[in-house]
Amino acid sequence: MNMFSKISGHEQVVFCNDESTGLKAIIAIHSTRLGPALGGCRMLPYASEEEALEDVLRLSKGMTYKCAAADVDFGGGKAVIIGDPRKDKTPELFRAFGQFVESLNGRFYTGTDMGTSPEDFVHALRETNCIVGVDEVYGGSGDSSIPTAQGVIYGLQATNRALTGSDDLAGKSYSIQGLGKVGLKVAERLIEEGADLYVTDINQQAIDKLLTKAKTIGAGVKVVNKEEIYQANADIFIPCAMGGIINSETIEQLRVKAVVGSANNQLLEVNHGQSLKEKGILYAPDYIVNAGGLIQVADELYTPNKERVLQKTKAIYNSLLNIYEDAESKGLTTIEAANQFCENRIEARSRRNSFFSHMKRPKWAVRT
Ligand SMILES: NC(=O)C1=CN([C@@H]2O[C@H](COP(=O)(O)OP(=O)(O)OC[C@H]3O[C@@H](n4cnc5c(N)ncnc54)[C@H](O)[C@@H]3O)[C@@H](O)[C@H]2O)C=CC1
Ligand SMILES: O=C(O)CCC(=O)C(=O)O
Repeated sequence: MNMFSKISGHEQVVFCNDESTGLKAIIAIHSTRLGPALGGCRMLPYASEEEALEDVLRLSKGMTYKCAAADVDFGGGKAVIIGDPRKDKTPELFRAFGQFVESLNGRFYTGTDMGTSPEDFVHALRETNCIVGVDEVYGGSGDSSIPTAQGVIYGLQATNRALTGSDDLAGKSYSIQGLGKVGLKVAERLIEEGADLYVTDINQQAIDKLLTKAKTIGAGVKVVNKEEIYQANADIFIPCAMGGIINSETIEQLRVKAVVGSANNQLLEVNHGQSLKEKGILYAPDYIVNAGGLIQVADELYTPNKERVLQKTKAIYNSLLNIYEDAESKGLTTIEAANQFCENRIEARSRRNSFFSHMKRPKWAVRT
């Protein structure tokens, strides 16, 4: 494999191998032009090392755009740990991971993502200060899926406005893929508002949690299997599980008017944005909609404050409407308009900061 062409566009990729704990991790720093790289750490039993590398490269690039769009002074990075989160986690493994993060000397900050929890990072925090999103008792900002879910709700309101002229969430139907930390919170809010839902999850416990709540308020929730979710006759599809789910096969099946969800990297390829547009489906770029968690962990710079985070998360509503308008007026897809907006912002700002180094920006001690 030609490694440098593979990582083209990224500043740095670090392979972390600690034989005593079994840690195999990859940290990808896509860009530090706006500040040190920030992004969560996934733990998944990847089928191959190539698949893990592919995932971390795509995710870290997405973080650069997400940071630019959310207007936070961080750049894009991400980490993946190759392993089964149900079997392979140990405190030592996360401490070893923390030591590798520390070795980057402030160029990379990290926290939870799929397969990892704030508790895991309490172990990493013993080795490095470059950890965000742990619980309040450890000096962090706590559960970042709360602002992420709130951001999805703002995204849904903005999309309803674009489609119907009204923000109203009620009286509409939504199909939700994944009822985990984010999806469940979004689903609960929607049924409280009087919406009808189609939902799916591969974990029955997650479905049961929603059904219990739905029963108490008499809400309409239809559970479908994981393949049927794409054909649900809903107004808006809300992907809150894995990436790559918008592709030629699923676009064919979609009957919704819009796609607005938290999952990272929803489009398998950027040209699937064009296919959605051709089918008349409005696409809310994922990294605009799901920035609430990032906004919260980035806000730890100023010591955690939930009220301020929710205020900042509100900006997702206007950002999304601006992107819809920009795309319409320039004849672009919404993902092209969002990417263009972010690239212009990075270019304009990075004239002051071509790359991050700890010596140059010493204020970046998130937790002192
Ligand atoms: N938690 C956060 O603050 C943020 C999350 N995201 C993204 O949002 C998505 C969801 O994140 P979380 O809720 O935190 O993850 P999670 O791991 O808590 O929930 C994911 C849910 O999806 C379900 N699932 C997995 N495969 C499925 C399938 N094939 N069909 C249906 N359901 C399936 C899982 O059983 C689980 O309940 C991920 O892509 C994540 O990267 C993005 C930004 C921030
Ligand atoms: O939660 C974090 O640590 C940073 C945010 C992030 O990784 C994401 O938005 O995907």
